[in-house]
Amino acid sequence: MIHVDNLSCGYKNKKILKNVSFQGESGDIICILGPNGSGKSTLIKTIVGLLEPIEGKVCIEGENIKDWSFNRRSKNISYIPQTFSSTFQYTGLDIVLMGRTSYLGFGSSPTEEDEKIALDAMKMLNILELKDKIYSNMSGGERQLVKIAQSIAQQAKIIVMDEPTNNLDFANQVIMLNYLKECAKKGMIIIMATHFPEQVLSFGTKTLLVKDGIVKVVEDPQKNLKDKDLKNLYGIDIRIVELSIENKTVKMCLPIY
Ligand SMILES: Nc1ncnc2c1ncn2[C@@H]1O[C@H](COP(=O)(O)OP(=O)(O)OP(=O)(O)O)[C@@H](O)[C@H]1O
Repeated sequence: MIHVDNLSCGYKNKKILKNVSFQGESGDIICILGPNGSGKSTLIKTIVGLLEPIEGKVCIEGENIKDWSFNRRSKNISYIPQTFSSTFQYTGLDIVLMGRTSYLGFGSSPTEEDEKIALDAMKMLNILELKDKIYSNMSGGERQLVKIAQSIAQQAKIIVMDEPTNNLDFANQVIMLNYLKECAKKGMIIIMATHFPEQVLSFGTKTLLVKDGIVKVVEDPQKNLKDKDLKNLYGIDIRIVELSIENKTVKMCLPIY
């Protein structure tokens, strides 16, 4: 379980968000929604430990992770940032293998087993052809898929992603979201920032609405996320509509122009 308790976060004592509290349990997909610049990435970076909380704490299984070593954090949380670049000539496989770093002894190289885990992760996302391609020469979407494979190889219990479908084509968005759903079914916790409220309505078990320094938690968004919440968040008229397709009900968000 992850427990974010009364967290305030920001930069050099410039608070961006205050009093953020929520919990994530095994199987949760927690989606963070909010306008540009509202503080989603700041919250994510604080949760994964890249920024120190100004106040409050992040606990995993009841322990404040502030003092955890890099290895311990990596075995528990995998983080996929919005952008990641590398000036080194790493191949796709090298990048995925970096997900295994926390399992390696000091100074030791990845084992055959690590390589198998990395290749399996690439196979799962159908990107084996990227294994020898130089990461810095890849397209934005290819890089994103390689980073997701890295996070699969990391085998952490909590995956934190900053706008994971950025750069992905339509099919890869669906593949990735279905993959996240499978991870949650297996008991992992997913925390992801997104600009697509429909993802929240299809996958989210909980959503965090970030605006004006405040985070509002909406449990069970399929039921409880309403037009007025989206209007308050984005400042435009948005309708949540239901469509029946092949005996399934799908919710979509339509902006009213
Ligand atoms: N390193 C930094 N130092 C100071 N302020 C920062 C820093 N990084 C971000 N900010 C500010 O913090 C605020 C929140 O930024 P953040 O990147 O968290 O927003 P976001 O919701 O993720 O935005 P987007 O949807 O555009 O990615 C913004 O006002 C931004 O300018």
